[in-house]
Amino acid sequence: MSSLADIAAALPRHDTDALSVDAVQASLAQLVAPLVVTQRESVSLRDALGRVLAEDLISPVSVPPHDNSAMDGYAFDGAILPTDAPADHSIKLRVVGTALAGAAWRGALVPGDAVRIMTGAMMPAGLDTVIPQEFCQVEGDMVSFPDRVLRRGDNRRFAGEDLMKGQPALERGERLSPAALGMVASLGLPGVPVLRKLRVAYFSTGDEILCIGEPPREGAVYDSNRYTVFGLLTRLGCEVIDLGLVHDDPVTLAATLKRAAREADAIVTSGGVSVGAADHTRDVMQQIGEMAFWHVAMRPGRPLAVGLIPREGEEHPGPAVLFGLPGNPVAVMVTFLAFVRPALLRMMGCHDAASAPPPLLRARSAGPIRKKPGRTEYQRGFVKAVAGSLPEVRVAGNQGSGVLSSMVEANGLVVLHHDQGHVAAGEEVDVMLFDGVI
Ligand SMILES: Nc1nc2c(c(=O)[nH]1)N[C@H]1C(S)=C(S)[C@@H](COP(=O)(O)OP(=O)(O)OC[C@H]3O[C@@H](n4cnc5c(N)ncnc54)[C@H](O)[C@@H]3O)O[C@H]1N2
Ligand code: MOO
Repeated sequence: MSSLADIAAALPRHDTDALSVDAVQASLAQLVAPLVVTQRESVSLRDALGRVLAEDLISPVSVPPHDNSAMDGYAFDGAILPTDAPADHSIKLRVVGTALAGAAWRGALVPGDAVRIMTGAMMPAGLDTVIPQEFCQVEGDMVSFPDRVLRRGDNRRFAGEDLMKGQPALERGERLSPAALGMVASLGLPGVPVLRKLRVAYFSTGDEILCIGEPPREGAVYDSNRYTVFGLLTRLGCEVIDLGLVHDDPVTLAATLKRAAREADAIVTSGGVSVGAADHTRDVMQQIGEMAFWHVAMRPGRPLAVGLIPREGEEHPGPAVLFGLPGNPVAVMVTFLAFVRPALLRMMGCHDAASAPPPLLRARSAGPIRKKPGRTEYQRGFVKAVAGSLPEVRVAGNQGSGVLSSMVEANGLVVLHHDQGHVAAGEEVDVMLFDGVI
């Protein structure tokens, strides 16, 4: 006798009318264009985190500005070291001075001299090698060390080895990370030119949705999506415009979408994109704008609808992009990660590498996972490191697309690709880690 799962698996695939995730990602890259490349401002470094660089940054100086020591030790002329196999001899040099970081040491040197040197101190002229002090024996003004522990040029950092004066340090379209802020600071620059923030309006829809502060009501749930979307957009560095909650009424919905298109470059809504009697988002999108696509072969997130809403006013070069996300809270997050995030990064002016979907890691699945070929499935999971092996991922218990608790618990999504079938315990899978992404 067949199990219920077997009967369900034998049913005709209901996703034949849906686009694949890959197709949607490709068509979104066509649909959205960098909107704000000509609108720039200058911001101080502390305000530049997460902003998008408006032009290539050329190094006005070399970093480091001078050859310097990578270790505390003794600088000497490495020409005295054996060029082929070290003979395990002891090298003995006279210490004739001390080079501290922050000032040049300019004493006179003769062959056989060494200079005590600190990390970051300029290399004295004519010296090219540093022996770390832990290898040395010091007696009076003499230092000795075995010749086998280093080669000529060791522990010397070259001027410009990080950044060379006149060379591009950062590319236009770079989203400024903490490392990039440090790099700009290392050039002595107090600020950077960045593109203006992308403005994104968002609202929730649904008569059953309650705003925080309203008393509980039978059949109603509190609006969680607006807070998740706020968090996702804010992390991305967008200027967010909260348009609240819109009830299931096409007239109010149309008015709110028009207002959103006047005020923002992109619009993110949740709910009302499925086939229910009160699902108006797609109809209204088609009335006042155009729908690019609806239905993606994915789970969760299948009813995602994307379209364009015309914008009034001369300052607006094109229509606003409307991302009509499904109402289920996890479907909101998954569709945001898979499609909205890369599209918004592109609109923000990020270069291709910075607007690509998050990279996938390989991990070993701790248990079996059921998966239907013909759609991409995203399962919440917890990835942990395993010594000497691939990381392991364990999928979270309740994968319902309304269940946020397992999303909170998860540190990544297992991505089960379009053509993939069931996964056996121990099999390798792709995982998208949340760290730094959401
Ligand atoms: N007959 C079918 N029914 C459904 C289908 C289908 O293909 N055929 N698709 C299902 C899938 S998949 C999803 S996802 C949902 C999406 O529907 P909607 O986008 O129309 O969303 P709603 O019906 O408005 O809400 C769905 C669900 O999410 C809750 N919700 C909505 N907004 C919020 C919010 N702001 N905060 C918290 N929770 C929210 C809502 O109460 C519903 O429970 O449709 C399936 N149905
Ligand atoms: O796939 Mo729907 O997107 O949440 O269940």
